[in-house]
Amino acid sequence: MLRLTKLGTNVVGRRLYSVAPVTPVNQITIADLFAKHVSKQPITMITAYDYITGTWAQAAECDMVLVGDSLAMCALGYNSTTEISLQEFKYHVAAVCRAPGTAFVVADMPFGSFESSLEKGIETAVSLMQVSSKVGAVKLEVGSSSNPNGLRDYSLRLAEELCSRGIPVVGHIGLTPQRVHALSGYKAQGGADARRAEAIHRTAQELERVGCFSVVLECVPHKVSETITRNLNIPTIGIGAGKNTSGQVLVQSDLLGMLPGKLPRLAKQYGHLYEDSVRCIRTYMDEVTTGKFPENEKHGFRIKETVWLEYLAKVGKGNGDL
Ligand SMILES: Nc1nc(=O)c2c([nH]1)NC[C@@H]1CN(c3ccc(C(=O)N[C@@H](CCC(=O)O)C(=O)O)cc3)CN21
Ligand SMILES: CC(C)C(=O)C(=O)O
Ligand SMILES: [Mg+2]
Repeated sequence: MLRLTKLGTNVVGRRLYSVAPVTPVNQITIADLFAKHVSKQPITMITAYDYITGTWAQAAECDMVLVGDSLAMCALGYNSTTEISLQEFKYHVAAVCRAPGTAFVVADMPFGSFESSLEKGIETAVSLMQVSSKVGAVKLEVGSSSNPNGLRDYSLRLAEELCSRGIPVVGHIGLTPQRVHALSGYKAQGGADARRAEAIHRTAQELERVGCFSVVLECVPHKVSETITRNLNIPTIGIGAGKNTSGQVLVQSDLLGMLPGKLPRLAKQYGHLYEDSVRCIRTYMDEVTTGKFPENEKHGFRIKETVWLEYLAKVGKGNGDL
């Protein structure tokens, strides 16, 4: 963001300005999000995958925009979020960040971009923050061991390392889609086993302890997410976690009905962009076929009469029927 400062006028009366970069002061900050949380106003978050969906989310004035790795499935047609590369993902982060607006932007840490070492994870997080000054935080899927004596989850350690380096982190627990195989499918978590529910709860507390400023709870029973929310100071953002979290997040393509097919139970469809789009494209095709579109006067361009005559004299009118 640039600010023009008026410096005066030069000898020929032209106004002079200095162009100074300023911090994007009107972006929503972590402090703003906390203020909402403390005053019990629900925080709104939605995913965005490109410049168009970013512009829509920003125009709606969502508090937070998540460049979610669900874009692998919802914008790129992959079968799983594990298939997208960091390079592909960053291209989308950059596009979303070009959309104007004040939302707090969070970028997912994609599968394969952080697991091999803490160093690699730190490098990935730094590189995501460097895609744009608009990226305010990264989000990291974190596992919950149901064995209280088990190894501390690697992602929890990485979350701690990132926070200690001043990189804001949103933890993501419950159904963590990057671990779909470890979890034996896209299933709700913690509803069938008290140890598992406790493990998710403890992981949320650990994430707060290591410095995460928020936690996403995906597909956990609403009674568990409510209890977790009451036991934390940081805001929880739910998806399939009931109404008593500090905020909600939804996949934009689900919300708007951009694709055909059944939505996961956790989603609500507010629009029918898929049907609307196909209908619009069909109407366009019909109009081209019937000659209704384009209209020469409305969508075309004129040629000056003298130029037209001169041009005709050069090429002749032609006798083809097209
Ligand atoms: N379109 C879409 N929306 C999402 O929210 C989403 C994605 N894709 N892809 C990445 C992850 C995967 N997510 C998913 C995927 C499937 C279910 C699902 O099928 N759930 C079952 C309930 C499972 C159970 O019985 O515990 C369902 O009936 O919807 C849930 C979340 C959430 N994310
Ligand atoms: C569903 C949200 C939480 C997410 O991680 C994503 O969209 O990738
Ligand atoms: Mg994700």
